[in-house]
Amino acid sequence: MISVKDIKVVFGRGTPLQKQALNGVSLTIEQGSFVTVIGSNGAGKSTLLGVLAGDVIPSEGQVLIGKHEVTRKSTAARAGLVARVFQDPLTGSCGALSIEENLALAARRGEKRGLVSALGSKRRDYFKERIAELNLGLENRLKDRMDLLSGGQRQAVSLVMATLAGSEVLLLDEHTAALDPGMAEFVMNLTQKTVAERKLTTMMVTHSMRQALDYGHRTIMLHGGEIVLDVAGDNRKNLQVEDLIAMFRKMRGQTLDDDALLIG
Ligand SMILES: Nc1ncnc2c1ncn2[C@@H]1O[C@H](COP(=O)(O)OP(=O)(O)OP(=O)(O)O)[C@@H](O)[C@H]1O
Repeated sequence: MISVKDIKVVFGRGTPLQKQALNGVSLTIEQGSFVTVIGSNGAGKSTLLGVLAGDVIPSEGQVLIGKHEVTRKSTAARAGLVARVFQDPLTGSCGALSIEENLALAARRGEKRGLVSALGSKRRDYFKERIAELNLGLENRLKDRMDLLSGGQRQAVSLVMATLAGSEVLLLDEHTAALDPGMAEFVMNLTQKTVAERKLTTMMVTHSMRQALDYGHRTIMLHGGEIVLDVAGDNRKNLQVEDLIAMFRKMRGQTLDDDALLIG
């Protein structure tokens, strides 16, 4: 379960560049619920994920993950509670380490022990099994450096990594945006399966209105650091991509340059 109460974030306070990125965001997400997050550039989407991950400490408000009050806890201190997959496949894993070393590090998130004890033969077998489930043939390449993988392969491995420490919250920050359409679909199907099997409480930021409505149980739209739309159930089922685009237009007070970007 995630609960954020009246979160405010101000960047560059007292400077000419001062920016209120979140302006009183409150949200409760039940355990196992999958929420898609949309909003135009600068709406506050990544800041909200940052507040949950611990990269951004809010100036006001409270963040609960499960029973844990984590508002002022560092990223490292909440590493065992929250896993995150980024847009850039190079972020979130270490290119110079092998696939299995990355998996070992991910399994130890939130713990203090080192890599050596993390790679016993039982662990190796388990990692091999988990990677084989991807059906990408990567189980035979566990000793390959992570940076030899394609972007899509790397995102698939990142999703496996996100599940290894037993975190109950999964944050996805446009994690398919840099992939070709085929690989994006593969990673989205894997995401859906992972979230459902492990009952992960999930927030996925996307610029694709199609994805926002096709995946998950609930959709929120941010604008100017506030939640301006929060739909689930039948209200969401009845929403079309065109409806969301119309809302974007209304919020921005202008015509979108390229609707195709949002529909894709
Ligand atoms: N570290 C920072 N320092 C200063 N300003 C920041 C910082 N991070 C974000 N901002 C500003 O806060 C606002 C919200 O940014 P955020 O990245 O959360 O938006 P977003 O909805 O994720 O946008 P995008 O879709 O472009 O990724 C923007 O105006 C941004 O420029």
